[in-house]
Amino acid sequence: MKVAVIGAGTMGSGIAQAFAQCDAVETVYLCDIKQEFADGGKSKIEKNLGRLVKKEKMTQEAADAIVAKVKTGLNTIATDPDLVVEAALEVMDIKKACFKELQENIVKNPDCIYASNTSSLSITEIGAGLKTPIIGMHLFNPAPVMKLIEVISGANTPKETTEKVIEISKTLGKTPVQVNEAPGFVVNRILIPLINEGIFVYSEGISDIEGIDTAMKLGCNHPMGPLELGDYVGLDIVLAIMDVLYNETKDSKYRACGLLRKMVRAGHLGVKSGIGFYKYNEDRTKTPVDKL
Ligand SMILES: NC(=O)c1ccc[n+]([C@@H]2O[C@H](COP(=O)([O-])OP(=O)(O)OC[C@H]3O[C@@H](n4cnc5c(N)ncnc54)[C@H](O)[C@@H]3O)[C@@H](O)[C@H]2O)c1
Repeated sequence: MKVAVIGAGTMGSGIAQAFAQCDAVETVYLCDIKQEFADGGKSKIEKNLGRLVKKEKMTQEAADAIVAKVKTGLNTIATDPDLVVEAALEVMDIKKACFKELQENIVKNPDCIYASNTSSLSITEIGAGLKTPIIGMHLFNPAPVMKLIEVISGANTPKETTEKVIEISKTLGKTPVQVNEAPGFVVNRILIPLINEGIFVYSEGISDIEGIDTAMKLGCNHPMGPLELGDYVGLDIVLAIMDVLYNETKDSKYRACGLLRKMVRAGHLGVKSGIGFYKYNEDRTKTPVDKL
């Protein structure tokens, strides 16, 4: 099987790694709007695998073979995939344009399956007007590790596409859960408002950053607190999902916290920008920004 991953950012590089690690996959096209971005995604895969080699969880030979399956370039290299997984920005127009371009001008395989890794956007709307309807294939960060794939059918997704994607998800060693299209699907409908509420709690001065994260870790047995998790997901993604939940439902319980919007406008996006609720230090430690 050949797979094209569109977007080589946090998710795209992880998804490319997950597929490249799978024996049934011979080639992964890792694509972005600039060659250097695609190459950056591949370097991340090499680094991740390098860590596994160092810990003796994988041989150098096996890591090299996985990396060799990943071909980088612009979207135009994806001419013959069996599956496209789009992981570009969480912006409807960008996603629609990507699929249109791929279906009309790039992909030559008429049986190719087109999937989006969107966290919250309507699969039906992304696929509207396309020759081939799309499906949601929602992996979680870090994609090589996290077991869940939400498989989301849009109004026009053929049943056989859903069945094939469930099969592919299992081949990948993941657990697919079938979800009906709805804003945020299952996980983000519950998780993202929780992170947003954590930001409200902080902005109202109820506790400090470490206090909120410690409370939720020890009080609820969560492996990460809401603020560190927000940083990890990317605060721009958290905001985009809150806005989708609010715009789709007009329910005020989904309004994004003002502090979240302000941080995104300032470019304080969390781990990926080096600062969010924590500052990420060179030595891989992190310091809460209210303690700087
Ligand atoms: N971050 C998460 O935890 C997470 C989890 C699940 C799903 N998602 C979803 O995955 C998608 C990607 O999120 P991310 O966190 O990896 O974002 P990111 O910003 O890290 O990466 C997005 C990449 O897409 C590239 N891109 C933009 N337009 C493109 C185009 N037209 N063609 C090809 N590449 C293009 C960008 O240059 C960038 O490298 C979003 O839809 C997001 O909602 C994110």
